[in-house]
Amino acid sequence: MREILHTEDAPAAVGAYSQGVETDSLVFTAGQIPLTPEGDLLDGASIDIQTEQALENVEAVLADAGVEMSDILKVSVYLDDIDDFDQMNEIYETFFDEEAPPARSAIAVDELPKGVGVEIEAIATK
Ligand SMILES: C=C(N)C(=O)O
Repeated sequence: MREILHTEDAPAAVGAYSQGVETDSLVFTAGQIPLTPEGDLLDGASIDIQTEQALENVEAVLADAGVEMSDILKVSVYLDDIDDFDQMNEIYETFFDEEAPPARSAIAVDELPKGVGVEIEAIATK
């Protein structure tokens, strides 16, 4: 089984990809950027705001598959500037159980789509 996720509670794709895809046992979100469900790009906002919006988008896509942030196995965080790492973490940790957060990679990249500061994707179990 491979089903495409689509929700109005997360922003539409900005390219040729689905917001998320689910299988019988797993949910994959697309990389979520700080774009509101209404289509407002928060590229000029602080990394706190950008991280919060990206994670809210991840949460909304997961909800479309009936799963929650606590079901996430692995997160990948892409930062435009590694100096934003600590600030991103401060917001990031508020979305997860302090004792059992998911596995994660955090990587600085040269550039992100639409000039944003952070992109976040997740894999969750059902
Ligand atoms: C924003 C994305 N996830 C993309 O362009 O693939």
